[in-house]
Amino acid sequence: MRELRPWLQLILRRRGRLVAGGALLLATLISGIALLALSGWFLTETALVGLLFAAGVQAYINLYVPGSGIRFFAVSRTVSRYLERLYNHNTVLSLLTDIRVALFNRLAQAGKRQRGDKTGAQWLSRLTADVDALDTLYLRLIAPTALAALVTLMIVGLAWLLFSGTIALILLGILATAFGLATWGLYVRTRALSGQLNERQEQLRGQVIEHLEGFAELTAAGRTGKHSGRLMRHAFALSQSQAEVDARVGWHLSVTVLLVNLSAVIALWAGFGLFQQDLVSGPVLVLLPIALLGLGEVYGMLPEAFGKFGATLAAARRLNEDVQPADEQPGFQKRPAGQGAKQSALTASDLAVGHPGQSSVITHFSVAVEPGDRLGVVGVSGSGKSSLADTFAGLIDPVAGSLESLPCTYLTQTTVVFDDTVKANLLLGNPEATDGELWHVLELVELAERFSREVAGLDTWLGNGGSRLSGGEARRLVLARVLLSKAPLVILDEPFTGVDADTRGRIAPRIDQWLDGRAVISLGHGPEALLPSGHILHLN
Ligand SMILES: Nc1ncnc2c1ncn2[C@@H]1O[C@H](COP(=O)(O)OP(=O)(O)OP(=O)(O)O)[C@@H](O)[C@H]1O
Repeated sequence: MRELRPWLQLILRRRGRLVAGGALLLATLISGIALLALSGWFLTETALVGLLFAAGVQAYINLYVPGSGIRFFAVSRTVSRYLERLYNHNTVLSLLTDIRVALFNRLAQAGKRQRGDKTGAQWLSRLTADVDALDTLYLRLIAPTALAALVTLMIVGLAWLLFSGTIALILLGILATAFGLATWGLYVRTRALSGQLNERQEQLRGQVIEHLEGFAELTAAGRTGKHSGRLMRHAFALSQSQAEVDARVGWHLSVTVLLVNLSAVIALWAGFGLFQQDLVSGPVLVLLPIALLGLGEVYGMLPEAFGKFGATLAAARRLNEDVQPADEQPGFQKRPAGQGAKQSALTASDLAVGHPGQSSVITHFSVAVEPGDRLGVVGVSGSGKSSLADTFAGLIDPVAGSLESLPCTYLTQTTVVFDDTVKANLLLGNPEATDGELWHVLELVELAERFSREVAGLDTWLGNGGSRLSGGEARRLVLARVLLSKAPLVILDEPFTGVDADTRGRIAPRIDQWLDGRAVISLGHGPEALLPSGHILHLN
């Protein structure tokens, strides 16, 4: 259960709300049980009085007190149920906010390596299915379990008072067995299977996304049928596991309800014995069994939650492992603060660059880049340019050596355009930029005319991943985004991918002039792919 600790601590920050919500749940449950018990008592009382009347015996019955009690509990049950739903759902949404915010904060601090380790489908799963498993922890699991235990003790106490200690202990034994079967027993029987379900669902979701994204390639290769057949087999296996978990939940639910009903029958049977000895009255005799039947409502909620408890624990474990802040990662070393480089924009000495589990791509790399410098880094495909740029930008940590730099802006090799407007995409580079500045950088990369032709201008929507732009246009747009930043160091990895030679020849000198006074490191396959550079390093 250690995996739940950080999330429970988060949930417990809203202690007041949890207690108030629990009290409302208790009020609803007690109203329901009291309504049943009092109605049973009242019906029996009126039936007995009716029999006495029929036998010609004079009898007395107070219709008003129990009648108003029944009305009171009927109303209090409805009102408290309504308030409980309203309040507890609000609580769950607040908890969801807390969990998401905590998660996003941790994710934002996580290193690039950690984020890059997972596919989009896996992150989607973390942020949806795994978070959902945690946000209902209180309402589905903690509150009903605490409530079931509390109300069981109250009813057993009632049995002690109205009937006898022995009967109370027998009822406690049966109810404790039902409680154990619906909670711990079911958890133990489903934890492994249920723990794997989310993971397998996540895998299947990833495979379906991959299938859809690669549909054109699969069709061209004539592999669509085979590929979708494999997906269907995985989906079938998954639904079988789900059915197995559901079957176990079903069994435990039946036995639990059976035991609760058995306790009601035993209470009735024991009550008859006491009635015959004149130790309890007829109406009191039915009160306890009916209250026990009412307990079935809360016991019925437990198996569903405990059948999924294995999945909840697995979700918490995954979130704990995958979304650790970077400085909690084993082996992570904080990069020296930028202020260390007083004069130089970037200084690297004896740097080794690489990826986990692989030998270093670059070793013994030393360079000093001063403000205003233009450094070019060229190398063949796979020589480590992007790994070096990632290391310069602080996205991955050096394997060895030292690195100090001023704050930088970084154009990665991948062109990332968000499904948003031109303006929103550009403002990521500098949220304070004015419309005039946005048009200016668009002019630098020769996109101003393209968007001034659009009716919406800067508010033109760019589509999923910039699908409404050509490859070269998308590249120039992200270049414009980087140009808006005021950072003293600019790192450009393959700045002109997809841009034709003529356009590149016109925009490169303009960009060079725009970045005057700032240090620029550009990386590419050859000098023509770079910004005009004073000094070029070749990677082998
Ligand atoms: N995330 C990663 N995990 C493991 N290895 C990686 C990772 N990224 C790159 N590599 C490996 O590091 C080496 C250098 O890759 P890198 O992308 O830095 O080269 P590059 O010079 O930028 O290549 P290109 O010009 O083709 O973009 C390659 O052998 C690559 O397989």
